[in-house]
Amino acid sequence: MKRAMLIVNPSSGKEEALDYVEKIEKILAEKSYQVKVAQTEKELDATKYCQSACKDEFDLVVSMGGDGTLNETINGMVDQEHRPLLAIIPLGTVNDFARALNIPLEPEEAVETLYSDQIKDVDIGRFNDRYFVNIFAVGAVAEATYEVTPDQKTKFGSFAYVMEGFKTLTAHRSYPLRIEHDNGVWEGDSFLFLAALTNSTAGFEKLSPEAEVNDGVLHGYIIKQVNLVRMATIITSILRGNLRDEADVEYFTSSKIKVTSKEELMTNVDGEEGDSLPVTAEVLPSHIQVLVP
Ligand SMILES: Nc1ncnc2c1ncn2[C@@H]1O[C@H](COP(=O)(O)OP(=O)(O)OP(=O)(O)O)[C@@H](O)[C@H]1O
Repeated sequence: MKRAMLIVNPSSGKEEALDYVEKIEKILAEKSYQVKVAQTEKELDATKYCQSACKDEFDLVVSMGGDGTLNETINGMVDQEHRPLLAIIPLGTVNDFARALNIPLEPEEAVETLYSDQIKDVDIGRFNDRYFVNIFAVGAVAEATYEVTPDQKTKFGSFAYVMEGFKTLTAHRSYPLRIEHDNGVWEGDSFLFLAALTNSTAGFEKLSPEAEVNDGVLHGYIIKQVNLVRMATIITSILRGNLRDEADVEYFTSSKIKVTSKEELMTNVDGEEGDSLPVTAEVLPSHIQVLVP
């Protein structure tokens, strides 16, 4: 008999994860799975549960929560020898990774994915000694995300970050960055550096349209120092999906990226606070398998 672990965060999003447990147990029983339910209570529980699912050679892990829960779950399997198939029931506020994989954002519909036999290989990013699935950012916006209140987030979703980010962008100066990638080195003043693994990041489905979940590279966008008027056009191109074509944006792809600065600078990794510079990021190509519709 196959074995599945449900990693459930009852506090995610609208606090409805537990409502779907029974239905999922039923579907998985039909598919001959023996199901274990692991309910998270605090930070890193999802990582711990997923690690034990890997060690016990479970066949499937279902992440039932938001991007935070998913990220913790993935961090629990990335460096394990046996990595179970991953299914995602998006129950958070943003759910970037589910968007990138075309997993329905309605939990009712996402549950149906468990009937699917479609499996997709997905790249994972390593960022110093942790892992990420969507994006890391260096600069003013990266710092701005910590100023978003849970209330704003619930009300505006990812847009809260954007508003907060643009507020800071216009108030802050740029930073001296040195960015090493597969084809060279960029050095200069930048407002923001983004490196994306998928096309759906920070709730924008068009921020990095050229990124595919299994293309084996990071997509880097260096937004150079510009005045306010130019910044407005850059923001427009982020919304339109042609950021890479902007004159003040340097675009590149790379399997490995190293970012350093003369200044103390924070980073943001998949929406959470990351290490301050220097950082090294690298792609682990097609490292996990995800169940998709
Ligand atoms: N029972 C719990 N009560 C409160 N917090 C929890 C519990 N279990 C886990 N957590 C923490 O909640 C964090 C946030 O969860 P998650 O990202 O799934 O939800 P969210 O913040 O509502 O969604 P999103 O990230 O999409 O906004 C997790 O990273 C985890 O550390």
